[in-house]
Amino acid sequence: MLKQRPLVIETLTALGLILAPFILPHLGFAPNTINRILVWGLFGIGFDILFGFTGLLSFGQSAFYGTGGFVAAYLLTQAGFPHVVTSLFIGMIASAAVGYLVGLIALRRTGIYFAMITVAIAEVFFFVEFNPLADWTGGENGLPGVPTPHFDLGFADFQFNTSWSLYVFLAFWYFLGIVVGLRIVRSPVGTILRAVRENPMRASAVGHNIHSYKLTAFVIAAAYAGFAGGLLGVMQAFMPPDAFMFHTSAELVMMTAIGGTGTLFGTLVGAGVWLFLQDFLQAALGLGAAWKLVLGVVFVLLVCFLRHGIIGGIADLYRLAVGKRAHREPVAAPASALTAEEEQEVAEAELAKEPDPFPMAPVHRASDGYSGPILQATGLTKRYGGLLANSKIDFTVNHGELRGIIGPNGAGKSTFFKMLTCEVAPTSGKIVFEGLDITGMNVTDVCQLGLTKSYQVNQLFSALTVRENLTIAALSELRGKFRLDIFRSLGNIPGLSEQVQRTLELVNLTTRPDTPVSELAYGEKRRLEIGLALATSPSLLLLDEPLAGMSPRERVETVKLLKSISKGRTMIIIDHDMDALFELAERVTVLQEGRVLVEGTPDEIKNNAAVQEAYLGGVNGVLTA
Ligand SMILES: Nc1ncnc2c1ncn2[C@@H]1O[C@H](COP(=O)(O)OP(=O)(O)OP(=O)(O)O)[C@@H](O)[C@H]1O
Repeated sequence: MLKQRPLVIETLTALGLILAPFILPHLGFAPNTINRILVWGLFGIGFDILFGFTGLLSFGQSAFYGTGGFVAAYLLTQAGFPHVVTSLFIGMIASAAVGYLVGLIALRRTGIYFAMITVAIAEVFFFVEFNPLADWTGGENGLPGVPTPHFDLGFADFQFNTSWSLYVFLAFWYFLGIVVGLRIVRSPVGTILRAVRENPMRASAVGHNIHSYKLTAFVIAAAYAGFAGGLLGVMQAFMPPDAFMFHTSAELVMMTAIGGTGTLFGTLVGAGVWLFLQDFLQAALGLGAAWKLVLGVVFVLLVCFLRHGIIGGIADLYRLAVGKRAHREPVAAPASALTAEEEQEVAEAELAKEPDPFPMAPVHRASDGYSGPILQATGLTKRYGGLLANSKIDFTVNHGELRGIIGPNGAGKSTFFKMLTCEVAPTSGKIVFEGLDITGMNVTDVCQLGLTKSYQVNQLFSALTVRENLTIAALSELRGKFRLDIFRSLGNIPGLSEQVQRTLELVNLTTRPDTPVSELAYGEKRRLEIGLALATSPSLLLLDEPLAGMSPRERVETVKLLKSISKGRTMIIIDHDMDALFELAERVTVLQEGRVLVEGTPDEIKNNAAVQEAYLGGVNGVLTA
């Protein structure tokens, strides 16, 4: 993960680029090889934003590399356009535009289908370049005669026509590419791209339009590819047709995998290894065509033994060396001879002795004084084939209310929540939230309106820290569902750090902000799950089994936490822990077999004969009074 350390990485990159021509030739790198590495490196910055940061594996980047390269080369060789740099930018814009159109199609699918569409589209581009457009692109001959850049400043004419002068030209663009890339991945957009990679479903559920963000990453990658393609023609004084070929895309993927994803530098490092080995195996060892075989074996070994690539391997070694590796072995809980009820009592007694981290809210608020309904569902029905999961549910919740929902397993509680948050569309019925008919809307828009939920099974951004998780959720409230602020720093978003801090306090995770989610205890993960929903500042918060899977002590703590966060909020809680729910909620709705069985105060529900019957006949045990 790139930390927010402005200018450290940029300075090191500049130093590396300055020193490279003095060091690399002594290691056996030819000047032309170093230049090719830079072009691949620039190509790879955009690809890493797409693959490493957003999790979208494209095998079609050659389409954009070729488009940018051939547009620039055509302008410079056929159209008589004299300005090299302007041509490079025109090629880049053409690639970005093509990337936008291709992205609209390819991003309709995910995973392997997305990857396959990109392969198919790249093949179409290759065919078009070789056949219908051969008069413009030179077909299999490519476009020779691409001029080298020169800048006449009046007092001096800078020519970039030797290998090392071209190195200066390419290094300048690579450096600029890294500076821009770092700005992008450190921006709110970069943060949301990581959220899309980690858990696209939750990213959209906390209010981000993930399709637009994926398209943004796709266009950025195409733009980088287009500019790098133009540089390839300039570097070689010839635009080769193989820029459009599938093996270009495949090499890009392999180089990035070798170097390491999610760092922006992976392709540069991977290209260094790849091209060095290629030269070494072919020329020094005289392997001829067999070099590909050896390189293939090296690739497999590197990917198998360095799962995060060379950069990831070096980072792991560094952490080991400085002893920062955060190995937190899970501490086994001592075996207990107590029953669950006894454990709960002990936990309650222990907690009563401790200072209360959550100022207590009144357990039951008066149900009068509400300012009308915040949510009304009428006739809500969900049918899965022959199964009626929810049937004609009428349900109203008022502003400021804390409603509980109980029901035996399979009663349709989660399905009901999914319909309320528009995760699944009802078969029939209507949902009105804050006076607006939201039936048929999507989960992102509904979250933006102020209605969201925490999930029964944790839906977190596992590779990210607690703070990053909450930042992702808070960004949706502060920036809306989509904003193209790719050069804005996270620190420049008013209210963001305060909102994250507030949420950390609400869910009692202030001591763990920089801990990766994967290292949290289960109870902490459950609290973060609630925190993700809270950080979007919902006006109606739904909690689906917030106490599920918790130890007795964690349950007691979480009930206190729920009381605390319910202050000034409207909440609906589903849970099987009826003692907790009766303590928390002022009204309870009981679902059975997809229908509302009864609704009332906790006391009314406890004493209701139909509810007793439903539970005594079910698997959930006896209702406690
Ligand atoms: N996507 C789906 N496709 C088909 N059937 C489904 C689907 N989701 C839920 N169901 C069915 O709908 C019924 C209600 O499920 P739901 O998860 O809403 O119940 P629940 O009350 O939340 O149960 P639990 O307390 O066990 O979580 C169940 O019979 C379930 O198998």
